[in-house]
Amino acid sequence: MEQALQDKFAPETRCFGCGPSNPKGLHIKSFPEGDGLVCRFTPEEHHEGFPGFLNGGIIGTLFDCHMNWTAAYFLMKRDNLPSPAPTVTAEFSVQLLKPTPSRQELLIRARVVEAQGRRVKVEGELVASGEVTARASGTFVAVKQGHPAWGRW
Ligand SMILES: CCCCC/C=C\C/C=C\C/C=C\C/C=C\CCCC(=O)SCCNC(=O)CCNC(=O)[C@H](O)C(C)(C)COP(=O)(O)OP(=O)(O)OC[C@H]1O[C@@H](n2cnc3c(N)ncnc32)[C@H](O)[C@@H]1OP(=O)(O)O
Repeated sequence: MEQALQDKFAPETRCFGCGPSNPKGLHIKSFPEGDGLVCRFTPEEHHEGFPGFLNGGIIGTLFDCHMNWTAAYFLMKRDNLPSPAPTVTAEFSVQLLKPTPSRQELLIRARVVEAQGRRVKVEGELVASGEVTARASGTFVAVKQGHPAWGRW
């Protein structure tokens, strides 16, 4: 299988949600598919909010990182960059529609819905056994040189 974007472009990073090098992180893996990115994630018991169901903050982190990579990868393609653009989360919101089962593989899909300059809007959905249990949208901004995040991935 093709390498995940995180492993290919940012193997040393320590972001809690997506950094391959964080021993206590979630290690999400994002792959281009169709008009966006997909991520498959199987939670562990310590990610639960109540028995058998996923904690809402963990759901937020899954969306945050996966949508961020969706924006970064979009800008890489659009602007012909050698690697994904260094984007940070400016804002995001999550709708928790139904309890999300935690003892199975989950699918997170995300795609860009609007982009202008350094600012990219992304929407995402979380699917468990074919059912959408949460939706999210967010704005991600590519930072400029001098920003504390610049070069820190
Ligand atoms: C350097 C080489 C790196 C190589 C990288 C290689 C590989 C790595 C690849 C990719 C990495 C990808 C993903 C990484 C994954 C996860 C990272 C973890 C995610 C996080 O955990 S990250 C931490 C939490 N995150 C923050 O810590 C952000 C704090 N914040 C700020 O750092 C600033 O606030 C910032 C930068 C957001 C904006 O500041 P700024 O000065 O750059 O930009 P400015 O204000 O000019 O806005 C420009 C346009 O964004 C719009 N805009 C601004 N803010 C908005 C908001 N809040 N809501 C809606 N729209 C907003 C404006 O309205 C304008 O839009 P318009 O141009 O259309 O008017």
